[in-house]
Amino acid sequence: MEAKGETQWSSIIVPSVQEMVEEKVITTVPPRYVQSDQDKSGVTDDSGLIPDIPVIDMKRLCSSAAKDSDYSEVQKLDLACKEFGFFQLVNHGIDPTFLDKTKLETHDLFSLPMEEKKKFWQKPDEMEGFGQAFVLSEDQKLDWADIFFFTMQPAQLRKPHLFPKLPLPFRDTLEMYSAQVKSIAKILIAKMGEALEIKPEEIEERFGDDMFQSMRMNYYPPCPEPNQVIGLTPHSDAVALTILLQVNDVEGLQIKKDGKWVFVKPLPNAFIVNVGDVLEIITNGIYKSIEHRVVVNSEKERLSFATFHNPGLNKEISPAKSPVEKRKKRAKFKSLITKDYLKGLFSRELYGKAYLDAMRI
Ligand SMILES: O=C(O)CCC(=O)C(=O)O
Ligand SMILES: [Fe+2]
Repeated sequence: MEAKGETQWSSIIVPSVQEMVEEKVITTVPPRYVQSDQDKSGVTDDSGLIPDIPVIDMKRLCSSAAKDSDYSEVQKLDLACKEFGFFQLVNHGIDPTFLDKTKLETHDLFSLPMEEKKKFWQKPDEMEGFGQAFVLSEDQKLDWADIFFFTMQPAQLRKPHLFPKLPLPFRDTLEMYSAQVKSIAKILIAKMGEALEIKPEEIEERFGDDMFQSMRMNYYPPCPEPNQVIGLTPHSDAVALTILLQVNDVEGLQIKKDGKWVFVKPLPNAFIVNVGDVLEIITNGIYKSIEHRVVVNSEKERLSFATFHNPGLNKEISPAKSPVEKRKKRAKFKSLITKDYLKGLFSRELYGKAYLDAMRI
């Protein structure tokens, strides 16, 4: 059993945006949410200006190898991680009916009456539950969203008042979803390792059974002045690998590609997968995490569900030996134990790739 307090991160408690919007008709955005300094425009990847976001076929990936002579799915994955840090995953094997159930029940969670949701609200000095993350001061600008964030794996790190108290059948759904997504993450990371000739032991050492998995459900209410706010601040994910499910079909996610904000158009039943800062560190910068953000609209709510994967809390986050030694390169990033890395992460505001930059040597 891990020592208590290893996941005791915190974020200042803020009002629920969903409640604010549902309680009364608001026509202007309260000052704390005004972030009009950022350009909210975005292009679509079929605009011709930007190459299409890569699509990886999981079935093909599992039966292909890095050394295949033709352009194999592993090589395609490798290129996607080097050039985009971001791809859509199809044929991943999760039953679409089960995915629909997961989406529906995620929506139901945010539709619970406020008295019910309060039981799952963040408490002082904690970050898990409903609320916001990365809020460190009372005058900090806030995102136009509510989140539900919690630790899922290893199971002994779950907060007793959160996951175990969620309504059934959602709890069972999440348990199954967690296991399936974790096994996809493991396969993807193993295939990335194969492409980069990282020894399988080095991958297994970091992403073994103690792999740390957390979940973040995002609810972005409609906003009367969408250009004044941001749904989710530009950031890269400070984890190894994120598997993202778009819960409803409302557009809003944008990635930064060649200096432009590009809308992601999810394929039906696909996952959106992105390389996080921790994989950028482990690959010594060969794979890149990508900045992304969420814009909101005035018409319709938007929901998404991100599952984050990281090495075990007591494992080291550091450049793997193979990419450093084989390529005769120096390590470009510091080494840090995962729990210390996460403690550092949650003690700062979210700001682009600033935390990864702080890890550079
Ligand atoms: O809402 C989305 O599509 C993106 C969510 C996201 O980037 C995150 O939770 O880190
Ligand atoms: Fe993200």
